[in-house]
Formats: sequence, C-alpha cells, structure tokens
Amino acid sequence: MQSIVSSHHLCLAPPPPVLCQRLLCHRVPSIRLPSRRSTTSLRLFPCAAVSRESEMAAKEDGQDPRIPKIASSIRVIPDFPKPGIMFQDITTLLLDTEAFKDTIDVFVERYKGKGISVVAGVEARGFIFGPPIALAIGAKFVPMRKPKKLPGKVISEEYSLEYGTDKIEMHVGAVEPGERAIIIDDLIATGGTLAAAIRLLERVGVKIVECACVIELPELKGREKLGEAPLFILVASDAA
Ligand SMILES: O=P(O)(O)OC[C@H]1O[C@H](OP(=O)(O)OP(=O)(O)O)[C@H](O)[C@@H]1O
Ligand SMILES: Nc1ncnc2[nH]cnc12
Repeated sequence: MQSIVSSHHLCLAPPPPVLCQRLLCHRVPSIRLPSRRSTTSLRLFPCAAVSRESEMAAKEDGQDPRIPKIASSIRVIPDFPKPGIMFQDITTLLLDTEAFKDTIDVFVERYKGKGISVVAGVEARGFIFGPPIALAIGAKFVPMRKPKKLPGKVISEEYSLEYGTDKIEMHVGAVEPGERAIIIDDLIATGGTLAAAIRLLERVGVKIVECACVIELPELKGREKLGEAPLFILVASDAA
C-alpha cells in the first residue's frame, strides 16, 4: 500500500517496502507524496494503486484525486544517467493505463476551449504527452527536435541541461505569427529546455499561453527561467 504523508496528518500509512522520495503535489503543496525509488534501472515496478485512504485525503484537501495516483506511478532511479542525478522515470507512468489516461485528461481539461492552436512538444518525452493532448483539444502538434533531425529549413536555440548542453530545432513555417501555443514536456529541471522552446516560438510571433509538465524539480528553480510564461505542473519532486 502506498502512503501519503500530509502535514495535516490526514493519512499516515505504513511505509512502503522500497525507499521513497518525497513528492509535492501541485496546488496543495503541503501534501507530500512518496514515490517509487529503485537502485537499478533494469527493474520495472508495477504501478501500485494509491490506497483508498490516500485518495480520500486528497479529496478532503480539495485536490484532484488523480494527482496522487499519477505521482505514485513515477519511478525514481538514483545516479542515472550519471552520479548525483535522481532520474524521474515516467516510463512506469506509461505502463499504468489509468495514470497515463488521467495525466492526459488533466491537461486536456485545462486547455480545451482556450483557443490554443499549437501544442509544441519537446523531444523526446514531450512527444509522448503532447500528441494526445493536441488531438483532444483540436490543435496541431509541433515537434521541437534535437539537432539535425528535421529535414526542412529550421530555426534553432541552444540551452543548458541539468547534465550537459543541447539544442532544439523547429521547422520554419510550422507555426504562424499570432498563434497561441502550449509547450509540453515531461519534466522541468533547470528550465533551460523550456526556456529555449519559449524563445523559439516567440521568435516567430507565437504567444505562449502556458508551459505544462508532469513533474517539476523545484529545487533547481527552473520556472525562474521562463520569463512571463506560466508553468503548470502535476507533481513536484524534491528528489533533484
Ligand atoms: O529543465 P531542463 O534542465 O532543461 O531539463 C528538462 C529536460 O531534460 C529532459 O530531457 P533530455 O534533455 O534528458 O532529453 P530526452 O528526453 O531526449 O532524454 C526532460 O525530458 C526535459 O526535456
Ligand atoms: N532528474 C531528472 N529526471 C528525468 N529527466 C531529467 N531531465 C533533467 N533532469 C532530469
């Protein structure tokens, strides 16, 4: 059984059999959610359901009860891809059909009917969450790709990562000036990737309505790099 550790002591269940990270849920920062942590990247955990009590606690706090389940479906792999990095692995979320659907639904409910014509997804993991959201809200999906992947004429922006540097590119003509976009990725760490995506779209006159990620690592203060673009996240993790 998973446990939720709440500052309101709404639910204190026995600790799970694996080490836990602390996850802080969006909109109710006082609730801390443990998630899975593994010492090997080869072992895939099945996604356990959150306990009934945990779901009730989330409801009493006015929080979307889907969020704790989404949080608990994310695995953390220490020291990947290099020592010191606590890697937030969303592949376990993808194995959990309910958590995956709920993740997409939460975003769709937020953005449907908001006049958004562009969903920009950042390679690679933004390509998992972006397309179903784009289809559901009736927007086009624009891939923001790693260098030398797009065959047409591109514009590009460089950025730095929590573990290295990189560049993203977008096809010229994929978007029109005046269009309204959301930018989707799985995670914001230092914010360098999303900041580069914002710069790319703004260079061609697109309005960034919001950036949306499943996970934020708040300790890395990535949202401070986003300028005036708002950030919407489902889960905040202090395992940076
Ligand atoms: O906020 P930042 O510090 O910029 O980091 C966040 C980015 O890092 C990860 O992608 P990564 O560059 O590892 O590429 P991948 O999805 O291709 O593995 C993640 O999916 C985000 O895109
Ligand atoms: N800690 C982390 N986990 C997963 N993806 C990341 N991208 C940058 N930092 C990351």
